[in-house]
Amino acid sequence: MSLIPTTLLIALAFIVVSFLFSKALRPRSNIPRVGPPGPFGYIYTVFRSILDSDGLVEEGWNRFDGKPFVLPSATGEWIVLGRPEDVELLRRSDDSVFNAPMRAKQLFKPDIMFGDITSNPYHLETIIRSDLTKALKSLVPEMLEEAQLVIPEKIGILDSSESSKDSVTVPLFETMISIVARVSNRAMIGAPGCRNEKFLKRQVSVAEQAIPMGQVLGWFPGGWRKAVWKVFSIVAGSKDEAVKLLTPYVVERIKYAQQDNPQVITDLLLRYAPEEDINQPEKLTVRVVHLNMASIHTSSIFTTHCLFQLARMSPDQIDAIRTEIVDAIQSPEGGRGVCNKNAVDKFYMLDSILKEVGRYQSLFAVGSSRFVLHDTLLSDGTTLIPAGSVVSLAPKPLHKNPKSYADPEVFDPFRFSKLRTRNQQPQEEGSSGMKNSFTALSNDYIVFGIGKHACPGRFFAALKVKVILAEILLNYDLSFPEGTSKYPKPFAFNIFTVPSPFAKLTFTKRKGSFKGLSHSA
Ligand code: HEM
Repeated sequence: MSLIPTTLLIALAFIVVSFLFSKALRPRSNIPRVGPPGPFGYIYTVFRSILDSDGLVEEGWNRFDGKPFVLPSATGEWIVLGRPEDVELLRRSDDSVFNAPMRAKQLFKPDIMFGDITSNPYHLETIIRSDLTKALKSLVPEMLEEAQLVIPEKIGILDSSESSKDSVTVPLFETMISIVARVSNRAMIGAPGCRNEKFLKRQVSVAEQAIPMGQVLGWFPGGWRKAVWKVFSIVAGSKDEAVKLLTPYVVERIKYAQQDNPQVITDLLLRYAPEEDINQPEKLTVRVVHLNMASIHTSSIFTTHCLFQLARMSPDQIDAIRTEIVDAIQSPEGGRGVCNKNAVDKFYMLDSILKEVGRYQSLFAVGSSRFVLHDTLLSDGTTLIPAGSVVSLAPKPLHKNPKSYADPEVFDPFRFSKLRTRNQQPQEEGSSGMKNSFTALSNDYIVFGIGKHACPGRFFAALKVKVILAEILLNYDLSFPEGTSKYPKPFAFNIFTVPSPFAKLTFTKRKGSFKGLSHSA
């Protein structure tokens, strides 16, 4: 029997087993399930969830009037919560009841795909949570320089080439992935490593495969997963080649590890790496490849959605954004002529568009999922969440809640910048600048998750995406190619939604005297 039908048969068998297992769990709770009743309704819902989890969440939310419900999926059952009080419950909890690391292991299978990186996850902790955020200032000039090199190259409009066109149409998501991968890696490993095209290609495909494969592996019984992954790696390539290509650059950084001013994220990593990993640099490199995976796709999704939205805006709106960027760079409390972190922190309109993209687009049907270790009652005092189940938050009801957002169905690019007080630094705790910034966490905005396990890379991601977007905006006009939709339909797989891989955007070189952003004084 060929591989695909066998895979589907095993998956189907596993789904049926999950159904029987879930039957054993559910009688202990009074939580209803979305989808038609009975075993066939269950199997139908599981298959529907592969391409339309978002629709199922919306259906469940309306049918059960905002109360918790069960979403069966090909990766098991999710108890879906979407009321701010439920977000608060998860936000306050530590891992003793609602456990995030156990759930991340279940969902993404890092140990199968990357080896043992979770028993000592040093690359995910202090480094990203505090050291990286402190080092962001010094990474801005590096990222800007790389953006200036890679954007014209990947879009295909080179100033130096006589044959270069002024206007080019490109598949946007793919182009943004390659740009973001280069800029991210300039921060991660530095130059020239970030320009090794063979490595970048492999890294991007690792990132593309890892999330869906984590979910596909979940269709197989536990004992089969390593073997299935091995077969898949032989057929489609694995992280090993990316690790091999990147290791020489990681080794190069070892001598800089203890310096006072780390230049790249790998330098930070080396400070925490155990001796064993320093002696076997491939082990270190796996961590860099894993971090890249968390970083590249998420940031590319935001960059792409933002550019689609920018292409829909009026020339006056675009002029206002460009003026704000230039003013922030020139202002004495901003960059004083240089595009540094202080200046980027004052790109309020771009920040607002990013936050609105996160609010408006459903980038995941359910998120911030946690494995439940003990029977727990929800704040209503009656709904039992049984131990062994998985809870998750649905962004749509929270992000489209009219009590939290005026006209929630409208995409308002400046929704959040209008709420901010000018000249207030985003870092000022409790200020309107802080609360309405892209990276702020709240119970009605869960793009970066919540509580103890909220995304620690969000400050790095926001800075990187804003640097790329500012560089594009100041150099190019954006438009949709003739005859194409101005709202390209995103593509959904299991719980995640990505921008359409086929949608294109036209970049036209701006005429005039603009010479590019300065990254040094
Ligand atoms: C726009 C880009 C990004 C988005 C939308 C995003 C979103 C998320 C979300 C939703 C979570 C789960 C939070 C939860 O469970 O409550 C998460 C976790 C995480 N993210 Fe991000 N992320 C982004 C960029 C990055 C980058 C650039 C890095 C690394 C440099 C990163 C590293 C991580 C790590 C390490 C975790 C796990 C945290 C933990 O479990 O304690 N992310 N991210």
